Amino acid sequence: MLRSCTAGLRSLWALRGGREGVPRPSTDLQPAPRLFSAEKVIHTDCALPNPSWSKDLKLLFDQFMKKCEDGSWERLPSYRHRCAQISEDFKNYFLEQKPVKEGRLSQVRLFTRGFEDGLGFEYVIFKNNDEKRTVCLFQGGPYLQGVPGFVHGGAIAAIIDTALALCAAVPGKAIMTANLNINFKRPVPLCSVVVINSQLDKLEGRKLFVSCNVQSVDEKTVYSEATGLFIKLDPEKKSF
Ligand SMILES: CCCCCCCCCCCCCCCC(=O)SCCNC(=O)CCNC(=O)[C@H](O)C(C)(C)COP(=O)(O)OP(=O)(O)OC[C@H]1O[C@@H](n2cnc3c(N)ncnc32)[C@H](O)[C@@H]1OP(=O)(O)O
Repeated sequence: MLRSCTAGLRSLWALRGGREGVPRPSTDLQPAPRLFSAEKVIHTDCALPNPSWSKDLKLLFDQFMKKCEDGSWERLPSYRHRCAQISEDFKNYFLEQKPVKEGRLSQVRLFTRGFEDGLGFEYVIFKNNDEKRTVCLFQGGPYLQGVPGFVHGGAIAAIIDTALALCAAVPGKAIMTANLNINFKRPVPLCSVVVINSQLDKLEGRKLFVSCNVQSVDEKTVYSEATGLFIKLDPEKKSF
């Protein structure tokens, strides 16, 4: 099963040119319009179905898109390259940090979007603001292998960090992970789909306490449980 999944993804990638900037095949939803910056970076919303998505992932995606219709849930768009507004939010806090050289800016990618379609992290996050929770639908591709046939623990940590961060995120405020605690209870099969349910448990000054579990689609298997502490950066400190 794993071999066929990998082979399928390889041919898919080859068909598509295997390069950044190769257009995604059309989906019933139109991705956000592409914007070309001075560095010729293409901004495409990656949190939309592509041909590497399994039937399970597409089915769950459709179910959550339905939940978005009454406004209780929203799908969070996600981009491979830096997002100007988010960069602005963070820039003010890291005054002493050397900027990435102009020539390399177009190479900068969000870690969890750093692979071509289907090979690494395929995910979409839905947020329910009233209930202060998010659901992340995640399919770990063949480049994320750790123990043969299973997703690397570091990759699981990365997607958990991302899901928790977006659960804790406050619009216009910069936050960072201060603590991440994960119990890995069962290995996650490569190319399978898992559901990460996150919630904001407590807000205490600048500290946001969040937790999540990683479950199988049928909810019968709990793969991991995690807690996270995110800190709103202090505008008074300005640099770290
Ligand atoms: C982030 C997403 C944004 C959304 C955008 C969307 C973009 C698309 C999605 C991308 C999603 C990617 C998500 C990746 C998120 C990362 O991976 S971030 C990278 C990993 N994290 C880091 O590198 C952080 C490194 N640490 C630091 O820079 C600093 O320690 C921090 C976290 C900013 C805190 O520094 P500080 O503001 O000086 O805080 P400080 O005054 O020391 O402490 C404040 C309070 O927190 C407590 N505290 C601080 N650290 C700890 C700790 N480790 N344990 C317990 N308590 C602690 C203190 O005790 C204190 O408590 P009180 O005394 O107020 O009760």
